Amino acid sequence: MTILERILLSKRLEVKQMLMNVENVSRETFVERPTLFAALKNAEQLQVISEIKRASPSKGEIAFGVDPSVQAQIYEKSGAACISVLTDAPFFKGSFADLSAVAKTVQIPILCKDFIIHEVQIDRAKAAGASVILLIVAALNAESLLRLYRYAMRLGLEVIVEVHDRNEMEQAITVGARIVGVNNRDLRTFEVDLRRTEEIASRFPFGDQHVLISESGIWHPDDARRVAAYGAEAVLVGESLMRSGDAGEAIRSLQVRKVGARV
Ligand SMILES: O=P(O)(O)OC[C@@H](O)[C@@H](O)c1c[nH]c2ccccc12
Repeated sequence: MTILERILLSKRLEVKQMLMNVENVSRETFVERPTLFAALKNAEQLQVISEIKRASPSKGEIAFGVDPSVQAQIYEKSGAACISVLTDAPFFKGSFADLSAVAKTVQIPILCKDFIIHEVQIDRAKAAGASVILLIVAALNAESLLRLYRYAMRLGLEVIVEVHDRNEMEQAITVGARIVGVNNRDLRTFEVDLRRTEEIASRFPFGDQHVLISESGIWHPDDARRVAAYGAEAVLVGESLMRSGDAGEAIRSLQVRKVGARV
C-alpha cells in the first residue's frame, strides 16, 4: 500500500468520527481575509505560502514543539502571502486547534492543509478559520473532485487544486480550478523533483484566470528562481522554513522576481 492509500484509509475513519461529532464543533467568527488569488497575481515577486509543519511521514519529526501562533506571526511579518496549516494528526501531527490558533493571530489567507474527501472536512476547515482549502486530484475521483470543489466555492472558500502530472492538471482545469498547485513530491513514493513544475508549466493555461504554485522541496533562492522561470507565481514551503533559524529571512530570500509568467 502506498503512503497516500494509507492516509486515505485513515481519513475515512476520521470522517466517520467527524460526522458523529458535528454538533460539538464550535463556530467562531474570524476576520475577513484578502483573497489568495489576488495576492498571488498582484505581486511582482514570487509569493511564499508558508507552512506550519510539525512532522511528516517522509521526514518524521520536523518541529513537534513549535507554537503555531508564534511561527505564523513570524511568517506574516516577513511578507508571506498565506499560511498553510497541516490539520492531519496521524501522519503530520497537526490539528484543527493549530488552525484556529493561527486564524486568531494573523490576517492573511489561511490554507487548511489536509486530505479532503468529504464535505464535513470542508465545514470543519471553515469553522476553524480557514479561507482556502486544498483538494488533491490523486486522492479523489472526478465526481468527488467536482462536488467538493463546488461545495467549497459555495461556502466562499478558495481552493488550491493539487496535481502532480499533466493529466491531473487537465482535470483541475476542467473542474474550473483557478489556483493550481504542482506538488513536486509524489505522494506515492515521496520522491521530490522540481522538474514536475517544469512539466506541468509546459501545458499550463497561463493568463489572468489561472495561477500556478510550486509546492514542496523548496530550500534555496535558486530553487525559487528556477520555478519562477517555469512560470510559477508562488511557492509552498514547509520543512525548510520550520528548520530555519530565521524563517523571516528565509521567506524574504525566496521572494525573487517573477520572470516566467507568460502573460
Ligand atoms: O516541506 P516541504 O517540502 O516544503 O513541502 C511543503 C508542502 O508542499 C507539503 O507539505 C505538501 C504539499 N502537498 C501536500 C499535501 C498533503 C500534505 C502535505 C503536503
